[in-house]
Amino acid sequence: MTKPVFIALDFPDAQTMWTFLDQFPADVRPAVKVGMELFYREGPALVTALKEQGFTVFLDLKLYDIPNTVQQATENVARLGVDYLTVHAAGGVRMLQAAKNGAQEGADAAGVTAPKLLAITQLTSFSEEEMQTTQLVTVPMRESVIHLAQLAAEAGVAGTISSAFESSDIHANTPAGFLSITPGIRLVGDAVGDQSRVVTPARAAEMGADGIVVGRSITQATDPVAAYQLIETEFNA
Ligand SMILES: O=c1ccn([C@@H]2O[C@H](COP(=O)(O)O)[C@@H](O)[C@H]2O)c(=O)[nH]1
Repeated sequence: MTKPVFIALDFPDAQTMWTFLDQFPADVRPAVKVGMELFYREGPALVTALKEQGFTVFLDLKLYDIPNTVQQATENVARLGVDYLTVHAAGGVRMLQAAKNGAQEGADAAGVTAPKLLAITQLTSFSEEEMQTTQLVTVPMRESVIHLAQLAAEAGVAGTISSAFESSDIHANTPAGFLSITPGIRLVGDAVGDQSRVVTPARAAEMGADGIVVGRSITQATDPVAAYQLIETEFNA
């Protein structure tokens, strides 16, 4: 089965986003990720429009709050019919279970399929050292990610977000079918920017990623469609 490459639509507004997507031929319908930048500007209407156009939509809102608030928020998001939604694993098992309940309730109320919930473990912008000093922990990155992935699996969510460096550890420590979706993807020679734990699409596949999220290596490429097709081929080779 083809594993998804989600294009991170990190654009300032809907017009810029549609201009970008219009470059793709009708028979190339990439899966897309809508993050905070675009969602806070355009709101739910943008998500509805993308769904109406047939896109698989990953809404990356990284929910993190007390369980009741996350449950109500997730219920409202699920009504939009999004395919994936992020929550923070650090919110703990009760918060993650509340998110799952909210997602199911919202989906049932709207007659749509509930989104797959993906729990953020450690952001790919963190190096091990920055994670340790920021969070006052001494454990290695892989141990922290495994711990958070196990909390996510215990809560019954669909998978995690981490770098591909942790994908095989996540698979070894969670039930079969638990997803490891990985941002922090760059083609050889691309600027790393604010990311720290970065791999190529081919390495991500070798390391066991079930899907990748790619922003600037596609959106800032001279030929975004060619970059997307190259990454998709490399990841699924
Ligand atoms: O740990 C994380 C979680 C989310 N992201 C998001 O993925 C994209 C990556 O964009 P690039 O331009 O490919 O760096 C972006 O939308 C982030 O918000 C992440 O990078 N790391």
